[in-house]
Amino acid sequence: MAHVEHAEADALHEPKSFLTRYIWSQDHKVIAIQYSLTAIFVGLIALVLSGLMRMQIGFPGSLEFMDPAAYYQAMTMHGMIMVIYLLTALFLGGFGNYLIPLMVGARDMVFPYVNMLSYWFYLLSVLVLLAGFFVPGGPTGAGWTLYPPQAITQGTPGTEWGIVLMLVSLAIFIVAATMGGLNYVTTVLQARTRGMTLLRMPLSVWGIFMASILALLAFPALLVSAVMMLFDRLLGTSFFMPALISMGQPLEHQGGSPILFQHLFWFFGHPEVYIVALPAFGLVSDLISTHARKNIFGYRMMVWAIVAIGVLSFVVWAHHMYVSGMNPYFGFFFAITTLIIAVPTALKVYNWTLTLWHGDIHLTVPMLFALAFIVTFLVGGLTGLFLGNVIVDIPLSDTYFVVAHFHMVMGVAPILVVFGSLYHWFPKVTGRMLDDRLGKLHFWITFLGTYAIYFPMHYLGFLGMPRRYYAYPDYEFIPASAQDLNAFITVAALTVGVAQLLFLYNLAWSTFKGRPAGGNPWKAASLEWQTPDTPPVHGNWRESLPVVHRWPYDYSVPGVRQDFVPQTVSEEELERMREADRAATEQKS
Ligand code: HEM
Ligand code: HEM
Ligand SMILES: [Cu+2]
Repeated sequence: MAHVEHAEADALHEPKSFLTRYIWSQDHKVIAIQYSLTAIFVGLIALVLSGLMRMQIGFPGSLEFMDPAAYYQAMTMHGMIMVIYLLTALFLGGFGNYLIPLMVGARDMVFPYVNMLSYWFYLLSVLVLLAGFFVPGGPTGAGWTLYPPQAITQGTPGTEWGIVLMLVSLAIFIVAATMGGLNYVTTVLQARTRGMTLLRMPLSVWGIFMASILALLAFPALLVSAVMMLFDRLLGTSFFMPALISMGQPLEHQGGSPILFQHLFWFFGHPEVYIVALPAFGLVSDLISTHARKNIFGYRMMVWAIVAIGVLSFVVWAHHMYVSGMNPYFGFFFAITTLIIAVPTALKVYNWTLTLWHGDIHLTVPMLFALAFIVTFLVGGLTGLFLGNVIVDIPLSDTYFVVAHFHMVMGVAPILVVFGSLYHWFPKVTGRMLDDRLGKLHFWITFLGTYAIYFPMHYLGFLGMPRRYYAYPDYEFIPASAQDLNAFITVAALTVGVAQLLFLYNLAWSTFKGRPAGGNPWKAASLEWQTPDTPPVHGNWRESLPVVHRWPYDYSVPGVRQDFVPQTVSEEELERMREADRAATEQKS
């Protein structure tokens, strides 16, 4: 730990010019902002793509350029960007980078240079991905699951360059995520300040820590499948390609296994959804505790639930393959593991609720988003339970019920946490508050709007409306009224999309004009709010590192007037605070 103990060591990567301060920066806080802004930027592209798709579904034929190929390309890019380039990058590269060193009391990440490289690889992966829009044939339209053989067989949009760029971009992203992940894990294990035991870390750190471990273990499966598919596409190997006749001609491939790809993809893909969910769980726990002025209920249980979910997430992947024709005993096994993982997940929901119980709930903007998350996650988790049962899943698979499930649980719920967390930590990053009235407006439109979008989708799924269809003409079993519902959903989606401009405006305006926040506007107990400077300077803690005496959830402690006790307060100081408060009350009476 010696290397982070002293401020002098930190001077090694001290910025010396504008370029090293803001561009080639090795400061975790600057890298976090770079990651976040890039992720929000690509996220906006994905949002626009979803609006275009919804126009086609709600008002078929209204957009001239939206032919079936364009629809599939929009869908693929939308799904992939949202899951990987927005949410994964934002939670780990954005929040992970900003919060881990501040929350554990370190001066920076353990490997600042690698941390910087991580961002630049991420940016490169984004540029390679977006290049797909400008090459002949356009981006790939294989669906975000990229299943072969169709992903690289003629007839699918983007088989010329799009798929190659997608696979290369993913490989680069994985390099970036690995450099980041190694940093986050090592920093948590090695750079905690004195007194910061593992079980005194905020749940935010626990969630991001576990998600980083999942990323390090799951991404390799995607990396090898991307490389193998690249070989199939460029070198004519047959890892995933069976013998096929395409357009009347036998292809050169033979003997490969498309199902092998599905296993590899979902061995990555299911943990991936928890790479997004675990940081969200962690961050939201801290929001709830702080804004309800109560200690988190069952802290140890919450930590163990995070660990258990992380471990179990590696043995449920084939619930995405119930309809792939696998051995029924496999389906049985994976249904059981899938339902088991619901236990620690439900436990977390109970504990959030019990944290709120008898709390002093402040309905601030971060709290509104946090409460909305609990409800939304519950709804999405419940539909997951349906899908986890093989017999229930088979008729629902590949319908809008699944689209509704995963948007609720992986689209809306984590995005609500992202917003809540941005409103919560923005004052630490900039020293200013985001505007409250705009924030509330943004919250209500986003929250109610997403329910208007996704609730009806479950019903469309029951009607049998298939996912990944560009249009639904002449399907007798889908009643004509489904079209009205689809038009309604589209209007709601566009409203929610436009409402995000409120947030962007708020971000830009408040960065320069927002109300000054002071060091600790929410009166929070965790370490990042106890920095000597706001925003924290390079190295975070001036001469000496903080010393930690307690967990981060000491709110409404009996006997002290101030309703929070920072982690840096020792037992003796707490006793002195109690004495002083007692003396003050006696004097008054
Ligand atoms: C109790 C918890 C959950 C259960 C039992 C569950 C179960 C399932 C099942 C069985 C499917 C496959 C449906 C099909 O394709 O036929 C599925 C799809 C999906 N789930 Fe969940 N899920 C749960 C929670 C989550 C969470 C927390 C997330 C993300 C944060 C998530 C994200 C997804 C995604 C992204 C898909 C669809 C992937 C695709 O085919 O494009 N699920 N879920
Ligand atoms: C207002 C917000 C959003 C709207 C209107 C929207 C809309 C859509 C639409 C229309 C589809 C295509 C459905 C189909 O044809 O099967 C889709 C697919 C998808 N969306 Fe979203 N979406 C939104 C936000 C998100 C977010 C935040 C995520 C983050 C995880 C996400 C992840 C996905 C995924 C993974 C797919 C599947 C792509 C595929 O099937 O290959 N979406 N979305
Ligand atoms: Cu899954």
